[in-house]
Amino acid sequence: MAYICVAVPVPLRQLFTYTHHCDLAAGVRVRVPFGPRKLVGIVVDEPNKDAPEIENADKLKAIETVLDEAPIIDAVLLKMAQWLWQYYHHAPGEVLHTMLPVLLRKGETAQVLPEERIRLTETGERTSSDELTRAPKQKAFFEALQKSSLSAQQSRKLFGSPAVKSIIDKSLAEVVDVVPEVREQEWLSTISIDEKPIPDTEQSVAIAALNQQHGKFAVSLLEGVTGSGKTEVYLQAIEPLLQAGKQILILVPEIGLTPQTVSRFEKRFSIDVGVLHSQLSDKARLRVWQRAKSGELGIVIGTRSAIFTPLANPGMIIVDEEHDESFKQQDGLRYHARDLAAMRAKQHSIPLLLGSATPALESLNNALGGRYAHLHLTRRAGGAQNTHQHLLDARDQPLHYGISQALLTIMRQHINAGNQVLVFVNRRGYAPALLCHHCGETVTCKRCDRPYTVHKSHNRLQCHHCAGTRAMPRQCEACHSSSLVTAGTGTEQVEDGLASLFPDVKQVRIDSDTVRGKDKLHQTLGAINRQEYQLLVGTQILSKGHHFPHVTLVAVLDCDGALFSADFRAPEKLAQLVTQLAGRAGRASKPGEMWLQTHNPHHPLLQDLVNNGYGHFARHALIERKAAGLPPYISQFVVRCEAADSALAFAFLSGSRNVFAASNNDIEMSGPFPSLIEKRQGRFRFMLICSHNKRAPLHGVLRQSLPFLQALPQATKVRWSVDIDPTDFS
Ligand SMILES: Nc1ncnc2c1ncn2[C@@H]1O[C@H](COP(=O)(O)OP(=O)(O)OP(=O)(O)O)[C@@H](O)[C@H]1O
Ligand SMILES: [Zn+2]
Repeated sequence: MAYICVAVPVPLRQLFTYTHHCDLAAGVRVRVPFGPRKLVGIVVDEPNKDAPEIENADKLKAIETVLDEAPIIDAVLLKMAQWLWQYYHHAPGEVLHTMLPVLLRKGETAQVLPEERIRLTETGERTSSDELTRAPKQKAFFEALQKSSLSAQQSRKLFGSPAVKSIIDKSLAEVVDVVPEVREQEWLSTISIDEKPIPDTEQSVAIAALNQQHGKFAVSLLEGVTGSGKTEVYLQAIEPLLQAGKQILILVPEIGLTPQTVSRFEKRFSIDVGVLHSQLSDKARLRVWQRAKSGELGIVIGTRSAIFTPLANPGMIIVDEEHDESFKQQDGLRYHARDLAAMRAKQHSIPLLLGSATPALESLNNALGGRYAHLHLTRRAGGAQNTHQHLLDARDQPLHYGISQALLTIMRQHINAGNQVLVFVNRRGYAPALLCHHCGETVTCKRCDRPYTVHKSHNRLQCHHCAGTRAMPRQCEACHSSSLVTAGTGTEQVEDGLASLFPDVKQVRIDSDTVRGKDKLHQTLGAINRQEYQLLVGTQILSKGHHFPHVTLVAVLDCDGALFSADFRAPEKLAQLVTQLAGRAGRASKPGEMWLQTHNPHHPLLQDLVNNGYGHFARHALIERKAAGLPPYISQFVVRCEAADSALAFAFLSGSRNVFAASNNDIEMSGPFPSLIEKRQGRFRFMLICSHNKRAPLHGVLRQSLPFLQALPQATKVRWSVDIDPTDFS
């Protein structure tokens, strides 16, 4: 009889012991009884500290089924799982489940299943393609089959369903179920290097530095201004690795994963690229996971959770736009994919490359402190010039739909010159509030205590915190006056306004209301680059990594709110946003400019950004963070708590504070205080921030205290969670 340690997917910070007639390898899935349920757990090596004494062995339950013959999680990923549950103080079973594709979590087989392939029949073998000259599509398909069988799905995609059906109906070919062969390093048979630009001096230096790092753990920060050719550096740096049969894992932000990004890698190397994003079907996700694991894919590109993709022959990990907030998971297991990438690269002894025009202060600090290699691209590639940035004083200016006359004039000049203008608005919808002109009362969402956003296209109000909607009221609920007016400007209103101000100009609005789904965004981006529109109005979506060769003016309407935020990261986020927005202009041969309209033209942050650029701002911001004792110079965690009864949530965090203080009175604590969004969906939200200048004691306190937090009288009546290295205080 063997005692097997299993991570079971339940929200408990412990492992469980089961019995089995023989020992099992770590990384194998097992189905186990857990209370009245049967759950899919994963065998781990960790000696089970919470295991009952072996005298109680007769009380242990037995493993019901072993689901895998061989481990489906390799040693490096298991080690990463262990690090995750220790570092983030999270339940081990949930950590391992987060790391697996959904189908494997559910206990489906990890084996590659047969897929439909089309091959020639005996008749087909004896037939000449000349007989099909009158049907060119069928002929092409038939000739392809003469070379080798093809997957049914791919055949339909390449030659069209009618042609495929005709060939099958003529009994020239048949559909058979075949288990695809595993061909490790399959890409080596097709790889060829497409035409590529000659790297400039700075790019060459970066590529040469990266070439020195093969087979070693090293982290590099590639700090390159927008349009400086960072992607070109990635392409040339991974070339020798791919040719040596090594796999490359590339993480990109949610919105950055467009077909353009993927095709740039496919086109350069003529190889199949594995793509992982949130909208993929479970089946497709599992297939990429399998192909990466067996070493069939040379390149895998994905969003945050792609960091868990198994790799047979890893060569390098790249995190593009490494500052992007989407790399931090904001619920459940709140991991940061950039930190995990470093941890994973170290385990594999491979290099990690972080790239951004606006590096996160954490990364920049590591680079400046010599822990990361620091690579620079200071000029735009291919002769494009840097964007000129200007502030536009909006004080006392009459505003038309939120836009000053001066800005309208500049916009007209760019449009008349045959160029495109990008207008950034920080809110979607028509207006961020509806208020009573008579008594001043605002129409608010009762569940969140926040003003509703007016959405004119649906003629409804929507709460942007809980997504709740309601009909547009006819009169004020407080005074019954019928004169309700909108306050502030959102994308919808700017779009309306520009349509009347520039009636001759074609415009497109891009926000999460107009581009749902990756395909719609892709189509719109394509139409923009074909110059079907001259005016682009949109939110943050427009700032992320897109290449707009015809945009020469970026107009930023209003970001003054962020200048006075209580969040210490707000200036960093604003500086990144503004710099990335500016980076969309003048990316090709035509010079570009950005105008930022503000009521605070003398604000030091805006002045610094516009005059000295992000690099200067960021180095200065680091000095301020150090002086103020803020991350990255100290470590933090936050305990969040929410409840319908605010006193209960507050009491839980006060109790937590006492527990921490009793454990170590060196820990600095602030709170409990209300979160930036105090109420959401009818629940009051509070937090307690804990800091220390050293990570180890801080984590030690948390480890010791968690059982006591769980035992607090309110613990089961509130929702609470711990966030390590928090980045978002909303
Ligand atoms: N050495 C080079 N010579 C000529 N053109 C280049 C060179 N390097 C890059 N380019 C071109 O310059 C443009 C910008 O390059 P790239 O997309 O790699 O920049 P980036 O730094 O990744 O951009 P961003 O971060 O702003 O999205 C592309 O069209 C690219 O093909
Ligand atoms: Zn709401």
